[in-house]
Amino acid sequence: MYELKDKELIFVFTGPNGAGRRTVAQMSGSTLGIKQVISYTTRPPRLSEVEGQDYHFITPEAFAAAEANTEFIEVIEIGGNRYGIKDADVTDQLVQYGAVYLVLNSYGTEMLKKAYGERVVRIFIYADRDTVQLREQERGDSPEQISLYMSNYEEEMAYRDACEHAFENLDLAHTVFDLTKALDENYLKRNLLDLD
Ligand SMILES: Nc1nc2c(ncn2[C@@H]2O[C@H](COP(=O)(O)OP(=O)(O)O)[C@@H](O)[C@H]2O)c(=O)[nH]1
Ligand SMILES: Nc1ncnc2c1ncn2[C@@H]1O[C@H](COP(=O)(O)OP(=O)(O)O)[C@@H](O)[C@H]1O
Repeated sequence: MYELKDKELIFVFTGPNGAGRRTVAQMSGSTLGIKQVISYTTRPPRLSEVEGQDYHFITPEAFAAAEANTEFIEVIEIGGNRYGIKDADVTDQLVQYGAVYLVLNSYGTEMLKKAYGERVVRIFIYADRDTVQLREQERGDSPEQISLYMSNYEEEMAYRDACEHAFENLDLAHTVFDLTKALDENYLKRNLLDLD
């Protein structure tokens, strides 16, 4: 396995689906200049999603071929769709950028933690059930998707105590400010937030 260097950090955003993980990760990531490692999935893109930006959207056949070639650190099936992160993507981007982030469910986060140990910083983003459900509706998720996500809510919430940081995402601007500050002060030390 690739040996991580001192400054190389992997931030993993986890928590219940609909809590705002992707939104806050993208906002803080762009302020701090850290890049996302994009997952591969067999699920079809939503209308607003772009190949290579949200996910790499690949066919079940291409996914199976990469899996047989042991390219994935971990693979998970959710609602009949498969998801995975490629080891080479993580290591290549770490070498190139020094710090990266991912958005994963608790299973993927745990797998990454096992693979990369102390360089993995787990950031738990959460909101209460009703808020999460409302955001999923507003995001345009189908009733079937929402019921699948909500059936995983308690299990995902139970991962909170294992994480290095936790942020309740109610007011978006506040969450992003607190998160960016915590990552900068504790890890990146770029002193970006000397502003009010
Ligand atoms: N374990 C694992 N989970 C992933 C991966 N990529 C995405 N996920 C998570 O899988 C869950 C299902 O995602 P999906 O239903 O497509 O909703 P999305 O989060 O809005 O894209 C979400 O909680 C994702 O964060 C991955 O490569 N591995
Ligand atoms: N603090 C917030 N207040 C209101 N809406 C939010 C907030 N954070 C995220 N959202 C919205 O909620 C929805 C779910 O956020 P998203 O980042 O897709 O969640 P996740 O990645 O956890 O599934 C999106 O439509 C997003 O724009």
